[in-house]
Amino acid sequence: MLITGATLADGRVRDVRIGDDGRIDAVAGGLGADAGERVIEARGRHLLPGAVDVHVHFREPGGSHKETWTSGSRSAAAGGVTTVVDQPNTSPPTVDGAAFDEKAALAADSLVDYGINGGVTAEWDPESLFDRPLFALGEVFLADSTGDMGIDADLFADALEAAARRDVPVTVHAEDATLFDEGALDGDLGGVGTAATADAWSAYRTADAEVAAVERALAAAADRDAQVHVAHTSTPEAVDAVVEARDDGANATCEVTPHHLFLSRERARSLGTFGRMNPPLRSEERREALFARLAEGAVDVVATDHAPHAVAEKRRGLVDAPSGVPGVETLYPLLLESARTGELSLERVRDVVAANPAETFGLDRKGRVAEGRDADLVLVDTADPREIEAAALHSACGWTPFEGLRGVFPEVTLVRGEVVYERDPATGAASFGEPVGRNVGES
Ligand SMILES: NC(=O)N[C@@H](CC(=O)O)C(=O)O
Ligand SMILES: [Zn+2]
Ligand SMILES: [Zn+2]
Repeated sequence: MLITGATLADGRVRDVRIGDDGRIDAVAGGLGADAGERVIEARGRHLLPGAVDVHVHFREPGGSHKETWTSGSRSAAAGGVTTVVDQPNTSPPTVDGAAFDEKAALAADSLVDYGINGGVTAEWDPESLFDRPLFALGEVFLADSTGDMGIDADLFADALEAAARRDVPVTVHAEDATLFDEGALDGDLGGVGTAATADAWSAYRTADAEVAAVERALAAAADRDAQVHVAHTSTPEAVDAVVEARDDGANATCEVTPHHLFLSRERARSLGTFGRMNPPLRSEERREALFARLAEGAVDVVATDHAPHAVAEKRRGLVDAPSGVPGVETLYPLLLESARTGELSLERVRDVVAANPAETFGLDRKGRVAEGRDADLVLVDTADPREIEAAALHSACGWTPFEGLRGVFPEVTLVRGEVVYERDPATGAASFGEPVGRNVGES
């Protein structure tokens, strides 16, 4: 296949040839089409590396009414995400070899490449788990979230040691439940229904609880020479702590989600209980500071923590609704819209969604439009935003916290040279390819 006249993130206009092995053969000017070669004419559009979303919850096994590998990976493909990494809080939790194998069999339905993380609970079996092609250990829950997999400091230390011995990175959900403000959930929270706001949830799971847990996790990892990736940092203070640890020689990176970048306590009042997630939304002031760190380069990775729940579940009232919001399909679109309006450079967007996550987790075939890399590619008209609406998205959960915001959506998504998603620019009609996804932990 030949893609002609595409603009790359750095502004160069190039032709890109994809070999039969699904890798990029050449990035050059003036490549002529071979006889019988499929040509995609890309003039006026951008060709970007497919996003590597290192934090999704696709819910199988055990939660297929929220999402399946088919629906989740379609949502990924339509959003320009070509590799996803699934988290272990499924049912059964992915804490031993047998659970890993069960999930890997289901992931064969994926349209996009995937990694499978292993989890840590009192019942975990490191021997059989590390025997499998794991992507990373994590997210290791230092406080309870969906799945109630919170663990104590001793078990976390054991997990860091076990992972460091095998050169496996550890991703961590860092909140300290002893610093939550129980009083914030007293009183009238608005009862069942969307009238309740998630603001009390933000008051309950305090910013201090995150910052303290992040600092402790960084120190524990550094003491054991473990590679640590802090998931969904929601505060500028936590990002600064990671930067500081790295300056001190630690192998540490941080991740920020689109919901903490584009939503805040003030902005999300109309979301009701649909705005409840862990860690929760913060003040508009903190959101702006977090976004500034993204723009200036302090944030390593933007990943979604795509955590779909059914509408009926989210309507249960603030205390009983599960935590989490979907996001895999709107990651690239929201950031590309920020690039369109000039808040972020296109290269910065490319780096935080593709190049940096690939590099952080050692995926040397992913994350870049360059010779020899997998042809995981996204073709997009970066000047053509649309309004985000849940009805046009593909997650099985059927809602989005970003309803009404603008996003710049892909036209074509390729995984190792295969078209997995195509949108007719005239009608908007979407079509999907076959499940070609492979486990990136295998190689
Ligand atoms: N973020 C969330 O609020 N929920 C996640 C779990 C998690 O990442 O903590 C989920 O799986 O639902
Ligand atoms: Zn988490
Ligand atoms: Zn998560």
